[in-house]
Formats: sequence, structure tokens, C-alpha cells
Amino acid sequence: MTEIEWWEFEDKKEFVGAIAGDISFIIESALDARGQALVAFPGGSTPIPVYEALAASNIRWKNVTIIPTDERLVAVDNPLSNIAKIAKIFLPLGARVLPLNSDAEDYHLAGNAANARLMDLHWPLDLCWLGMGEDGHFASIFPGPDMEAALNGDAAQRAIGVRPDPMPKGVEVDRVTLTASAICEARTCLLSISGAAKRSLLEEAIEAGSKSDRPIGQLFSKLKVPVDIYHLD
Ligand SMILES: O=C1O[C@H](COP(=O)(O)O)[C@@H](O)[C@H](O)[C@H]1O
Repeated sequence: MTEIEWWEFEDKKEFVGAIAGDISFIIESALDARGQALVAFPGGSTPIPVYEALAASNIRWKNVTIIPTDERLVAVDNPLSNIAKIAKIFLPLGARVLPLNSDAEDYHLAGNAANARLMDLHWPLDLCWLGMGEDGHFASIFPGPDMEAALNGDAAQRAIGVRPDPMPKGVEVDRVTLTASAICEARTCLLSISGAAKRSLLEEAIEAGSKSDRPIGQLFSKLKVPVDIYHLD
């Protein structure tokens, strides 16, 4: 199992500031070392205040490429779109923001198109910042017909189309996600969650590791890079 450091917060402002500070450091270090940075940001609602804090920081965005860890296959003007929120904040700052979605006819083809797009990037990710749902999914790796391929498929595949089964309530759409192997290759990994329920689910899943029926437990059994977990109570 990988090394894990938990960072506990009761104050939302401190939680947001600590994550933004860590991410700024990782991005600036990558820019200093390689002249560019490639990072994956999670979707959903938890990360939005952190996006805003990052946007207010002094990061040199010009040489930073941001991809979402996953995307819901909806139009960009749909409020469920992950890339729309990222693009709205970071494009005006000069970052390159690359979507994972496309006009492909079905989610398998959308996954293949995203995978091909990611092959053009300077890999690995300098940072994979993840969120986690209340059901223990991360990025868009959910139980369902595609979970095995997303977690344990071809190690060279960076993105894959997935259909959650059961569909998560309120977000009943197909998706494209980074694969576990693409995430495990990242130079750094950070997970941010809020709420006591997510914390105890995560602890149990990490403990169960590869035997966990939660995708996040299986991811932790594969990760080699140390992970910082930021938790807001
Ligand atoms: O559907 C998704 O949910 C997770 C968790 O979102 P949160 O708002 O509960 O933190 C997110 O990490 C993922 O990127 C997103 O597509």
C-alpha cells in the first residue's frame, strides 16, 4: 500500500487554502523543472472554491495544461459538464484546457477519442487531483460493465468510456474517465473530500484495498505515489 497523509480541516477557508497552496507548489515545481505542467482536476462541486483560489494565485498559467479527471457526456452548456467549469475559470488566465468529451456516437467511441487525444500530451501527469463520490467512485470509475477495464485494463490506455450501473442519482449519464493506470502514473496525487460519511467510507475502502467493492479502495491498492488526502469535516 502507498504512503498516505491525512490533512484534517474544520474550517472551509483553511481547507480550500491548503489544497490550493499544495497544487500551486506542484505546478510551479513542474514549471521550474520541465518548463511545462500537465495536471488533471476533478469535476463535481467540491473543487469549485479551490479552482477559484487557484485562479487568484500567482501561478504562471501560460505553460499549464489542465484536463478533467473525467467528464460527463453532455453538451458543454449543460450544468453537469465538468470541462465547462474548468474552462470558464482557467482559460481566461492563459492555461490550456483540454476536454475529454467529443461528438462521438457512443461512450465507447468517446473514450477512444479521449484516449487518442491524451496520447499527444507530455505524459505523465504532474498532478492527479481526485475527488470521491459518496458511493466510493473516483474520477468516473463506477461499478458497472466498464469498471474492470477502467481499473485493470490495458496499462497503456489513458482514458476510457464508461456507463455507471447503477447510474448515480441526478447525474444519469455516460462518461469518459482517466483509467486507474493513467492515474497511478502521475508524479503526485491528491484527494479532496468533504463530510464524515465520505471519510469513513474512504477509510474502510483503503483498509479493504483490492478486496474492496468500492473503486477507490481498489485504486489505493494500486497507487505507488504518496497520496495527500484533504478532508473537510
Ligand atoms: O461525478 C463526479 O463526482 C465526483 C465527486 O464530486 P463531489 O462534488 O462529490 O466532490 C468528482 O470527483 C468527479 O470528478 C465527478 O465527475
